[in-house]
Amino acid sequence: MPKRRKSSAAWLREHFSDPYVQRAKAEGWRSRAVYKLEEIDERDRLLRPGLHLVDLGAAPGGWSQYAARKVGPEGRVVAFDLLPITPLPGVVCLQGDFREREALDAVTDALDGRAVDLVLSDMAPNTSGVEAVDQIRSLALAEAAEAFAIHALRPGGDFLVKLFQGPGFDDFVRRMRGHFGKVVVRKPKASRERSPEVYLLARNYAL
Ligand SMILES: C[S@@+](CC[C@H](N)C(=O)[O-])C[C@H]1O[C@@H](n2cnc3c(N)ncnc32)[C@H](O)[C@@H]1O
Repeated sequence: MPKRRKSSAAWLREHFSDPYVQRAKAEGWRSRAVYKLEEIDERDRLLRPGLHLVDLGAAPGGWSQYAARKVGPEGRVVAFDLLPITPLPGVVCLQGDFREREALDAVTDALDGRAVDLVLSDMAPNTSGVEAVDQIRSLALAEAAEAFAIHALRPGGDFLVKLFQGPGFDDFVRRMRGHFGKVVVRKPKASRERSPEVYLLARNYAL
């Protein structure tokens, strides 16, 4: 039998009683996801003033909000999502499906053709309720982000991508090790224990 996820009602109950959701609301962040990026950033020193970065799967905008504060006025944040993103100071917000060719063109235009220092991808599929299906969809999104990172990063640049553990995961990590100087797996505290998601941090892109 395929493994099924929680019902919508159970998910909503869990969501609203989640301490990270409550904290994000109190602190003015757009999503609880911000605490995942914050933890990785504090541990790995990922974001710094002046960086040019792309945030894929950015809605509602917690990561972009955090990134824009860290890179400051000399930096640039381009946020991309299937869903509209309410405008954020210091962030160029774009909408579309990242698996389509036009998405690449729109992001490349927003960067004025400049190579980027960092690609973030928190893209996640709409959950089907069937873990194996969600895992395959998550891998396809991670692969689209990987193709973009390889196309857009400057040598020495970094890539942080969400991935569900399961078939294809080890191959993905192996490929990353071929392109980047260092690859580590992170599971931040704000990432639910039962969720198969982890973050792959690939540093020092080598052409
Ligand atoms: C977990 S949410 C991202 C949360 C975000 N990092 C934040 O801090 O607010 C995942 C996002 O991936 C987006 N997404 C899924 N498939 C996509 C695709 N094909 N192209 C662009 N965005 C996609 C979803 O619309 C969703 O907003």
